[in-house]
Amino acid sequence: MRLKLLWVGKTQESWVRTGIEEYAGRIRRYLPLEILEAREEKGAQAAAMRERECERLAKLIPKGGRLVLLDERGEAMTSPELASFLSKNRDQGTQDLVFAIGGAYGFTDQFRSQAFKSISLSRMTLTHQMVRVFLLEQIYRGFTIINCEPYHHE
Ligand SMILES: C[S@@+](CC[C@H](N)C(=O)[O-])C[C@H]1O[C@@H](n2cnc3c(N)ncnc32)[C@H](O)[C@@H]1O
Repeated sequence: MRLKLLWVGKTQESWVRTGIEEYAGRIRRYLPLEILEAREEKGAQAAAMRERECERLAKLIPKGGRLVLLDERGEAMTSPELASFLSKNRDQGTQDLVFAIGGAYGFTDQFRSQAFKSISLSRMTLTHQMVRVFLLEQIYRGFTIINCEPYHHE
């Protein structure tokens, strides 16, 4: 299985980039991980920005990729539940597990309808930049749980 993380726009803050590099490096000990950035839309109405950004995200999904959205209205999961989702996908032979984080205005309904699953990290709205680090840390935590490594404590 390969992991792909899709998001909108460059990572602005250096301290967020440091977190991304740290956890992406840790995840790559377990499986290939690719991070793909869709161009951020600027200067349009919110609905048009959302629409264009989602079109760009959709183009980055590999054929047959299983799309998982990060969405505050998604399913709340524990870290062991995320670990189990990752291991099930690996064992079922999912080739590309694709996590997508929306831009500042989120996802269109059309893009949402393509998703296999939507995951919420919290009921609060988080910045689309910081979600990158939180998601990567949870995926890393998931692999330490799968491999019974001493990182996650119940
Ligand atoms: C600023 S939020 C977008 C808010 C937008 N109003 C909406 O309703 O989706 C930008 C992106 O960050 C991610 N995000 C923000 N908070 C989240 C949360 N609590 N759980 C999961 N993803 C979240 C989602 O991918 C979202 O599309």
